[in-house]
Amino acid sequence: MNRYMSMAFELARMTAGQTGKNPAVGAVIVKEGKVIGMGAHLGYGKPHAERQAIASCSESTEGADIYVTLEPCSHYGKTPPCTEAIIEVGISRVFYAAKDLNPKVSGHQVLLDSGIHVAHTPDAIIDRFYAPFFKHLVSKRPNVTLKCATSLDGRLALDDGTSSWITGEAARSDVHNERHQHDAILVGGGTLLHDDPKLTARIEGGGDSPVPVILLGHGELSDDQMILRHPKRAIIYTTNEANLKYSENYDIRIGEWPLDAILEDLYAQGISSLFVEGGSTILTSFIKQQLYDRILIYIAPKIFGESRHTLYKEQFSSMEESVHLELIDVEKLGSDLKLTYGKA
Ligand SMILES: NC(=O)C1=CN([C@@H]2O[C@H](COP(=O)(O)OP(=O)(O)OC[C@H]3O[C@@H](n4cnc5c(N)ncnc54)[C@H](OP(=O)(O)O)[C@@H]3O)[C@@H](O)[C@H]2O)C=CC1
Ligand SMILES: Nc1c(N[C@@H]2O[C@H](COP(=O)(O)O)[C@@H](O)[C@H]2O)[nH]c(=O)[nH]c1=O
Ligand SMILES: [Zn+2]
Repeated sequence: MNRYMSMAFELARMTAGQTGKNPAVGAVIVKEGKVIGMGAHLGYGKPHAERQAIASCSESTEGADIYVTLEPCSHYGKTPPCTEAIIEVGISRVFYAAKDLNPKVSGHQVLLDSGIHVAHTPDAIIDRFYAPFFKHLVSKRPNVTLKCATSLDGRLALDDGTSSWITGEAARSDVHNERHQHDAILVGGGTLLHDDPKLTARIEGGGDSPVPVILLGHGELSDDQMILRHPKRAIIYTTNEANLKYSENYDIRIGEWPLDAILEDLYAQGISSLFVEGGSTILTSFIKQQLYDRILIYIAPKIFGESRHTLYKEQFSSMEESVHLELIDVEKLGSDLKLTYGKA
């Protein structure tokens, strides 16, 4: 990898996890062999890496080169297009590593059309870094993260359903950061009726709450549930027609919906990442049907003893049949552990 691209990638790596639903991107501006500016996308809704790098420049960018880890955007989203900024400040060459697989307008083409030299310089490590971000384009369903908080003996609640709180503050604030990074959050009817969760992303400086999705089954909605106050309109899959009286408040989907059809339906509504927060009946369904990409387990140093609330409620008759995962990361959050798994 070119050393300027390597520097841009370091900026992207250092900001991974803080950009919400956006990809982490780094950019470096070079003129006559000297780095004159650098920048990264520091948070959801904030300026993109290219604009940060341009703003940081110590001298004129006329005739400079820019190295960016991802193809510059050329559409109006939460911020104006980076291609416009690059053209305006007279940068003459653009090198980018990963292709934007879902561009509304090709940034590469827009830059070329304005007479700028553009080079796509792919790199396997950078492609791997962005792979989860683009995975849904191939699978045609949202990227699914299953999450649960458990005791040391793997229980999601006491047998009577009590589960607040299992994990400590640091782990719970990490969960809010994860929620902020997903388009939608899903829980089952058991959880809605027992916990009455808020399902918002409560992080310092705001947080973009994911769309709540409830697999309600036969359960009934009521006027006093917290999701009624959620900033986004919830989507409710239910077999109970009595819930239609809440059609003004929620998108109510009546009928028997298999999980894969639900994922397809959510994807069609523009949801490309889904955070599944339980309970154990729901998590069991997702695991059994292999409809997940990542599993996050937050383990608290508590022992709950006998309880039916486990991560997976069914039995296996052999070791081979059991679910095998790959451990991707281990993190200590206060007195709790965060374990990140992928499929083996
Ligand atoms: N520690 C943790 O991380 C968490 C703990 N919890 C705890 O878990 C408990 C609730 O869990 P649980 O009782 O298992 O309920 P769930 O929240 O898992 O909801 C299960 C219900 O969802 C409905 N449902 C609809 N579609 C599906 C589907 N495809 N697969 C499975 N269920 C579907 C069913 O309703 P029907 O039977 O009517 O058809 C089912 O009974 C609470 O005590 C809560 O506190 C909850 C979340 C996280
Ligand atoms: N008890 C428990 C969790 N429980 C999850 O959080 C939901 C409550 O969300 P909210 O109302 O938005 O705060 C609850 O319904 C369940 O899905 N999560 C954790 O990280 N640690 C915990 O100890
Ligand atoms: Zn941009």
